[in-house]
Amino acid sequence: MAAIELDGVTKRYEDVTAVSDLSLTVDDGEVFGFLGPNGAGKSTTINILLDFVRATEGTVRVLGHDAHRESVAVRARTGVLPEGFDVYDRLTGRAHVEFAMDSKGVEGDPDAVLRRVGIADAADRKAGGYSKGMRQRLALGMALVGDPDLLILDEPSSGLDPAGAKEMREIVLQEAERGTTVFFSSHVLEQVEAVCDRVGIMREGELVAEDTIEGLRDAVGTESTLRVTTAGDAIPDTDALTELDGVSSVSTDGETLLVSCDGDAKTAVIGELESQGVEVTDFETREASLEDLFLAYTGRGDGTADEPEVRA
Ligand SMILES: Nc1ncnc2c1ncn2[C@@H]1O[C@H](COP(=O)(O)OP(=O)(O)OP(=O)(O)O)[C@@H](O)[C@H]1O
Repeated sequence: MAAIELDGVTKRYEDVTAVSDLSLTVDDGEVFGFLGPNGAGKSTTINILLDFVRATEGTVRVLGHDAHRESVAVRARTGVLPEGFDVYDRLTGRAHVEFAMDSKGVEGDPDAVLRRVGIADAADRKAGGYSKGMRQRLALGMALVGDPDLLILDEPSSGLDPAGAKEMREIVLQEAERGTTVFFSSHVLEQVEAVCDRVGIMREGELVAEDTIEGLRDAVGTESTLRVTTAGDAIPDTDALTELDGVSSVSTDGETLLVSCDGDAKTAVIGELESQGVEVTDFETREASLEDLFLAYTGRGDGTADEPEVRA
């Protein structure tokens, strides 16, 4: 069974289409990273899953239930860490977890939950005095109450220091071991890279990529960009360069040549230019990374990468 099934989901506000024709399936037990820059439509999608926002068009099923008509059944089996979670200043950490247990109608040891998220020492302190990271841990603890089948985490690492972000990833992995489906959003690829089976990348309301991290890596491949600065009158024969083994494309920009090629084709490229009598004054290479790919998809690259320059 799929834990989440979105089919042709669109959410329009008066003058903004927050989500546009989104179809996405997350399998049971999968850890799915939902990525995209600010305003891409991640929170809107999450709110649609939880029926806090109603889709303008499309169908949404969560844990086998219709997200709108059977939202109570969905929420009973779902743990949520909402974006911008606010604590009740005057309640202790333990009281927060007790509150979450009451609302879910489950029994349990609040201190065990607080231990799990690393704030057991602060159980008796008022949450108003908690740091941002402690609040985030508390929110995660509340989401874990009742051993949900689906965990929805909206930007779970925000406010966490590196150690906290690592613990968050460990908890996600432990939950996944238990068979929980985890759907979490982030605008930082590296936070989801370590834990996700698959990622979806949103941009301006549309899903622009959906793949495994492996698949994304394959799309990046071992390609790198070789930037060569030339001088003198000899005009490089770009066709001859393109024919070299491992070279996939060559473009020129004034005296600069941009060559996309395998890492090991660089020497051949420089050699070919020299044999053409082209003077090479400088060259540098840049390895493509997953982050480059993410930036290419989300259009936050160097300003020229509107569309990914990869064969996904
Ligand atoms: N209630 C609303 N009324 C009007 N426009 C809205 C509303 N909620 C969201 N939007 C718009 O929909 C778009 C998507 O917003 P959304 O909050 O889903 O993005 P996001 O990917 O979660 O961003 P962030 O990373 O900043 O949280 C934005 O342009 C936002 O301004």
